[in-house]
Amino acid sequence: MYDLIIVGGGPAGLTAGIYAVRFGLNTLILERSEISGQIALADIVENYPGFPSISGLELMENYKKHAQEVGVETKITEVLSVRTEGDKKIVSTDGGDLESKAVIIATGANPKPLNVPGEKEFISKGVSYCATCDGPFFKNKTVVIVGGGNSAVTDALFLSKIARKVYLIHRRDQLRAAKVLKDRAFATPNIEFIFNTLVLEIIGSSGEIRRVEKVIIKNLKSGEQRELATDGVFIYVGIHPNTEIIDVDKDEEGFIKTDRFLETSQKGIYAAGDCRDTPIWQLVAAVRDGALAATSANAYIESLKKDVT
Ligand SMILES: Cc1cc2nc3c(=O)[nH]c(=O)nc-3n(C[C@H](O)[C@H](O)[C@H](O)COP(=O)(O)OP(=O)(O)OC[C@H]3O[C@@H](n4cnc5c(N)ncnc54)[C@H](O)[C@@H]3O)c2cc1C
Repeated sequence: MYDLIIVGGGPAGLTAGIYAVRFGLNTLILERSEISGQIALADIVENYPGFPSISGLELMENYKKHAQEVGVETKITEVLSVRTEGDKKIVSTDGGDLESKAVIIATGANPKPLNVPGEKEFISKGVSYCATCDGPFFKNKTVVIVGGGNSAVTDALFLSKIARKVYLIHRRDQLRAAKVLKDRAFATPNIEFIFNTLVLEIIGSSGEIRRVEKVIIKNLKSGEQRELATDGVFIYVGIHPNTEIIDVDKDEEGFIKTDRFLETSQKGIYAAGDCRDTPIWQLVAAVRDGALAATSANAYIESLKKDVT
């Protein structure tokens, strides 16, 4: 039996693994695709302390190397469910069941795509799901934000301080965001609102250096279609946490609820990173969570020993 199984090999899971091994825990990380997490998709990261500018891939290679050097065991397999049986945790995978004393869920969350032509093609080449990550690349440029909720409006305000012009495109006739955010956005001169409108396609250059150049939009009331020139497209149509594998308390969107030690509603099961109800989906928050969840799991495993004596 493992002391600790960590589900997810992104920044939260790898940090938890490094801490757990240093606590002397027999630890296994299970990852369904590649040990790296979604930051590997980022062209450049500029907000991770100690690295003024580093590619997402290189940063993840560093994490991976560090985890390997301290002796974290990893396995590529999909976790199907996690449950408690007495003092044991049963982690069911596509290769069979595994047992551990504690589990950390670090499965991340994925932005919901717009599902329009050009979106996938131009990710990190003008298409982004995170203004705090990629906004500074659009200094004095024009950007489009798609969405009408709190995230869309918060990031429109953030981008309005960097970009020359921000278009906020929403399919409804009014924003869903909180009043205080809406009031601020309406009072910001370089934010222009385009309501009742869908983005149909994202179009960019086709040369060696590919960049977004424009979007095709459609007014749902008039049916009119037109092109809008832009350097970037920030998409905020929702975020989906990968939390179906566990039956614990979650918020209405499926993010796992935890206490301040990151324990879920099942004792000995912790959640870290983007999959929990965190207000910030960023690397620094994920690695902080990984460290805290491993520390809490270690204290829980220690308490099991005391219960036996
Ligand atoms: C394009 C892009 C650019 C970004 N740029 C920045 C930036 O500049 N700065 C910044 O701070 N943040 C940035 N972010 C956000 C950052 O990547 C995330 O906040 C961070 O990766 C969250 O880490 P995590 O470990 O919680 O989740 P993830 O990185 O999502 O890792 C979760 C892992 O769990 C695995 N997994 C999920 N379900 C299962 C399962 N059932 N079984 C096994 N494995 C499973 C997934 O495959 C994944 O590898 C960016 C994100 C993207 C997409």
